[in-house]
Amino acid sequence: MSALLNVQDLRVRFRTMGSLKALTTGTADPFIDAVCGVSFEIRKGETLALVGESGSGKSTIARTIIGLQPAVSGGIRFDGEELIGLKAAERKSYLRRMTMMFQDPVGSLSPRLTVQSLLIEPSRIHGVSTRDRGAEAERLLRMVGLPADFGRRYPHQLSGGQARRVGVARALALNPDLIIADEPTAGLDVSVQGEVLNLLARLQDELGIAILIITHNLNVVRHMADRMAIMYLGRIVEIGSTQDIFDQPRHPYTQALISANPVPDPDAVLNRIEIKGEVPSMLRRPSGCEFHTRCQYAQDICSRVFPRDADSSDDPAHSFKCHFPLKRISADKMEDRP
Ligand SMILES: Nc1ncnc2c1ncn2[C@@H]1O[C@H](COP(=O)(O)OP(=O)(O)OP(=O)(O)O)[C@@H](O)[C@H]1O
Repeated sequence: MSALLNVQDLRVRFRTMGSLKALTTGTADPFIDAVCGVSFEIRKGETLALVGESGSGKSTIARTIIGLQPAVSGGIRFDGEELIGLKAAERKSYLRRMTMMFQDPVGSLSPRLTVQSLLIEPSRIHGVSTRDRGAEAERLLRMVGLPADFGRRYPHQLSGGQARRVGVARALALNPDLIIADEPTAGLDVSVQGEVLNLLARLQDELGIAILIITHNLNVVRHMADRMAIMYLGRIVEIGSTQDIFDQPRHPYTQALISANPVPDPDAVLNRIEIKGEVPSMLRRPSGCEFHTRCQYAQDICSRVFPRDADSSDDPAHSFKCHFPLKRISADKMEDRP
């Protein structure tokens, strides 16, 4: 399958609040590098999850892909076309083909517009004519399993799950090739979370849409994603197929995240690995491997030398940045693993 989206060595930098003071006193770096050389691709119809703790740079990557945030350097190719450097008007035709579902389902919908107007808005913004607005809104509502009369409601009259469905319907308005879903289940009850994820999975199957899911919820990842990328301090520290990473995490950070994730199986043996300490500030990045300050396996070299990307000998698509990756266990020995 060919790549629909190819992100290469992407870097995004923010000026910090204290930057003026820092510039005059020379006390600290006035910038933070929120995204540091991130590369990944998403193939047509595939789901990739970007996973990581709060502040690891996930949303910044999404906002940069859709042009809300400039990149310092790197590339974002969509269907073979480099988007960075394109003029806004040229970029617009590509942006039609990727839509973003924002984190806050009700807050991201304008409170003064009816659901029908909200569903027609993307077509209006992109100059796509819709002869019968009512019929178009009904079509989109039907796709997400909501009755036609929801078109007359306002966002505050929707439950959390209904607002998410409207968000999905709105994302579908322009027949996108890629949906970027930022925490698609945040704030929803577990049963409603399942409904929203099933809806996304069904639409993906039917329409062949690729999805970039941004989340810190590993159950969402396990349920939805073909591949996953784990982020720490603005870098991808491990990327590979979801199944492989859950079965055989190679980076100690991934291992700890997975071990801390509540598993639905009551018989599962929980060997929870605590990650010590706090996430370091992006203003004061640790030297060498940036995870070494919290890593239970860290050795001397880890604090001195930045680890290069390594990959699994039997799967080059599974790569990780670690001097001492966890050992791969052969399939027949997996059952004996503690
Ligand atoms: N507009 C901004 N100005 C300055 N710093 C910012 C801005 N937006 C994000 N940051 C910083 O960039 C870093 C990455 O933030 P980002 O929101 O991308 O992380 P995230 O992984 O999506 O977190 P969350 O899961 O909480 O949304 C954080 O340190 C954040 O404080």
